[in-house]
Amino acid sequence: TTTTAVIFKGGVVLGADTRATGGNIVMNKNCSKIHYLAKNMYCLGAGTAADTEYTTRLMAGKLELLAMSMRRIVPVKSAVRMLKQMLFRYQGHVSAALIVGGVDMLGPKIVSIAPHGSSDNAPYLAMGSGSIAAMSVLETNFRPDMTAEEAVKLVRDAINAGVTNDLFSGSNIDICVITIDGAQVIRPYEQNQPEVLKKANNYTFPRGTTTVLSQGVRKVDYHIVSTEIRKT
Ligand SMILES: C#CCCCC(=O)N[C@@H](Cc1ccccc1)C(=O)N[C@@H](CC(C)C)B(O)O
Repeated sequence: TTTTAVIFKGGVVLGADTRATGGNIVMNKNCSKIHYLAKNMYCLGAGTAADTEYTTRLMAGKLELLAMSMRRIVPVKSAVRMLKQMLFRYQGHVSAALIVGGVDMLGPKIVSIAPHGSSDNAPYLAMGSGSIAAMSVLETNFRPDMTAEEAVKLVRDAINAGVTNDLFSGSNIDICVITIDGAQVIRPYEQNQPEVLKKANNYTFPRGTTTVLSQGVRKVDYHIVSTEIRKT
């Protein structure tokens, strides 16, 4: 996996490839590694697919309850603290390497969280097996206060470096742009993997293809046991 995130003038841009592997086999050519956490917050996941999916979905539920009880937009740092404390508790056995990105009352923010629970704040981040290739692009080309377009191009180039050089990264590039006005997930942003045809052939057969030997209506009587509403 190659995942990257950058901060730009008005928000954050997240990016990921779409390859899932099992050994040397591509298990999924178009999986989604950008997970919803809240309206203002998304999370990139690398590592074990089951762990990143479960962890982010669990966190999204907790954040929704927190937002309701606080009647506030949940700050990115709250989600980061909850995630890292859970991962630390599991001592790295939950193999989720995450980058949380979003915009809150304190401004745009991206934080990487390693499976053991350590976290890093920075204006640009990369995680996953392709992160070395991606980071080479970020280190070379990152500038503070980029426009959204420039940030998207930089993230795209960084993910493309992983797709090109890391065999555990590949297929499409998905992008997510988050500003104070909201979040936009672009999937795919760049397609290297054609869509899988949903139905290769047409399986609707004309009426009469199968001979009808007999037909009838079977009467079933349901006994009404009790109509009283049980007092609990
Ligand atoms: C579909 C399917 C099965 C996915 C298996 C599965 O988690 N693959 C992992 C690699 C791995 C990890 C631990 C044990 C074995 C295989 C994988 O592809 N991780 C990518 C990210 C996830 C979210 C897709 B990336 O980090 O390379």
